[in-house]
Amino acid sequence: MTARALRLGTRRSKLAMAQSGQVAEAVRQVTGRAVELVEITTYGDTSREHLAQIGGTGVFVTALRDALLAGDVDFAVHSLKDLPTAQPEGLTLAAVPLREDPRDVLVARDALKFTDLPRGARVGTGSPRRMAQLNAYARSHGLEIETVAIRGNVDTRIRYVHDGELDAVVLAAAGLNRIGRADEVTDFLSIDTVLPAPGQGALAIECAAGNADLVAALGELDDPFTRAAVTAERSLLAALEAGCSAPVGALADLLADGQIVKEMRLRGVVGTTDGSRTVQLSTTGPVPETHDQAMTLGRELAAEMLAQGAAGLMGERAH
Ligand SMILES: NCc1[nH]cc(CCC(=O)O)c1CC(=O)O
Repeated sequence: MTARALRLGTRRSKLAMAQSGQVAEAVRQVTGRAVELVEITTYGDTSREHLAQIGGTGVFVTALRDALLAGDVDFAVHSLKDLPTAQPEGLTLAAVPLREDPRDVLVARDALKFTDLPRGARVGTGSPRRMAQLNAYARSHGLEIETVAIRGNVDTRIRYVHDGELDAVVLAAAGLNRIGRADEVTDFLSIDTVLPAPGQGALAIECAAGNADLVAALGELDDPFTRAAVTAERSLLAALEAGCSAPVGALADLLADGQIVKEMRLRGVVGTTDGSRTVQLSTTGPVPETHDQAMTLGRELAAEMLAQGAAGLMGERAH
């Protein structure tokens, strides 16, 4: 008897469909099973309000998780950066596949680079994290830009630039790559200028914790280094007690000596959205071999950042 198709619950957005389609293909290959996409509409897809106003973290995730818990679908694919740091009872992250490019990028008119933006340039982003870091860089480098709060899917954001309403928008490289619009990028923002959101560029494949066979099968797609890195980043975020719309950037990467991986480095930043104050620190440690070790790396950096006043910089919301 052939096993029935695995049902992959997905949002309808172009980005969600692209990443679900890519994971579906990978799951077909490792399991030999058919995978069927089941579209699920979330409140976040229909609401026109700002994310921050409708409750911050995880609004896009809830409907998918409800479908998983109800047994309507077998697994779901999330952008890891959009996942709340608390793992709900009954569900598990069966795999965190190899991370895409974690950087933020600029999509600007006239192929402009960030540092060549003219005085008064209007730069769109819905993210307090991006605003804080773009404005902090601008202040310290004599750039005069105006960050403008925008919302909408990736296509909508790029259209602001093509329509001439904004000079540039800032987006994640990974999202553009996944929907096949990487050619729109006019500048890759250095990690030293803008730290990405915790988990940016990574996906999470989630299923019922009790379905041991499926957990094991999906686990074939796990990349342990990506998982350790995003675990440390999300631990930092959680220990700062900040949500996904908070102005927190974090990136963990591996420090290698030639081919030999030596250590994991974790960098973190928080700042006020106007960029007037930031706390940015980094730490290095042995490459985590367990979940707890990765969590500890994040918690320790968070403690140092809090000791330097990080908490006082996170009260703001985008508007
Ligand atoms: N907040 C929206 C969102 N969630 C995930 C991505 C794509 C990047 C990723 O998977 O990390 C994006 C778009 C963006 O930030 O430009």
